[in-house]
Amino acid sequence: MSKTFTREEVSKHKEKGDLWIIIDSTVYDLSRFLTIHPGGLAALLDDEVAGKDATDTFFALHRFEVLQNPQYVRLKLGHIQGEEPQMIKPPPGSLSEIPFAEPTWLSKGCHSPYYNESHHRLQTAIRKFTEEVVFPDAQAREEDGKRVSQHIFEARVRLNLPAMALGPGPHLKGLTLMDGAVKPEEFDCFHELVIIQENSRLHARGYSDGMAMGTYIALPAIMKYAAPEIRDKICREVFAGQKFLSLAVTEAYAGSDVAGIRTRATKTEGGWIVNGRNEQEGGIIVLLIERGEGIETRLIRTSYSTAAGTAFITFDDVFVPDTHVLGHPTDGLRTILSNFNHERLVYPSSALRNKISNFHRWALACGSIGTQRAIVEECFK
Ligand code: HEM
Repeated sequence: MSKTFTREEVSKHKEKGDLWIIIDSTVYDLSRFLTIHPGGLAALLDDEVAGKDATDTFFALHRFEVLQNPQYVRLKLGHIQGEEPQMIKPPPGSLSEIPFAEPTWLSKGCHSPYYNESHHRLQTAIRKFTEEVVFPDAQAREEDGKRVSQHIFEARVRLNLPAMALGPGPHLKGLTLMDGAVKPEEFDCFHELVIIQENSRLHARGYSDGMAMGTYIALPAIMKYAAPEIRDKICREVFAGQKFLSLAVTEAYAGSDVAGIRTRATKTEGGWIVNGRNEQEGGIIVLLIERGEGIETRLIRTSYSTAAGTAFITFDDVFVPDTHVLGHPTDGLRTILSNFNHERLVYPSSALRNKISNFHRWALACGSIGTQRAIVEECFK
């Protein structure tokens, strides 16, 4: 039971070193918070605020979520006798009631032929998982810039989220997806859309990239071009959370101009020697390089959170066997560009494949729409 106070008692604490206020029937002690309040000290010492009920003033300037933040929950002293909070946090997994926050297929009275019961089940399960399990870690890591916590990787593996992130295809066969919310054989591109868009609700762009982006952009080339035994081994390890991938196509000289990279692979007996310093000559080769001798990585501080894990990789005389060449050794640009188009695996029918490959950068489009909805929702709040 939290402590109870009368409004009269609260009104006695209205000075700089002894400051209480009431928000939504809850009493907060702001005596020590005063000097670090982002909105300044004067706002809190105002005659209409100090020792008073500041509910309306507070909600005119802050979102409800501010009070849910653990660092501010600690400011709670108790509540006003005989009163109940009016602002209730919706249970995890709920749909938002903010206008335009949800897509039309989740809005009451709307029907879309693209979504069936399994999409609804998956959406509910992912939202609940995102809000309850991932969101707190996402906010903390986005703030401290550290790597996604191990328990999140493990939880994602248990639900087979890394495999689902790669979209529909034979790699899902035999897996239990999101505790059975969707069957592997019914998983389609709209299930993938659901996963991507729910992710936008984390409000943690760097963290989201750190959670899965390396796999998402690097694994398709392996799934499409690697020899079956290598492909199956890597997929198994990645889907089990034992291996992480990154796509190394950006250089200091080339930016994101893939055709301009200078890292060089020189043919040798049974494979290739990779060095990251020489001038580029000839065509582009795409190589699957396992971490080992001659490879060093270090974190890059980008303009977003280092939780993304963006890293600088150096290659010094790294031997890569011929078995690890993805696609044709001189036609790597095609390999890597097909990857970018998210044109991966064998879709069940050629008609569907053609339809899908029109969705260039499917994931980016889905993510961008999800993020725009999240922005509209935040602005409304
Ligand atoms: C428990 C009490 C309070 C907490 C934890 C708190 C926390 C915060 C935080 C975290 C911000 C940064 C913006 C945001 O994240 O929304 C902020 C901004 C602000 N707060 Fe508070 N605040 C409290 C009470 C109040 C009260 C009673 C007032 C009364 C006027 C106030 C006035 C402001 C103002 C003017 C801003 C700046 C708004 C802006 O930049 O748009 N705060 N507060």
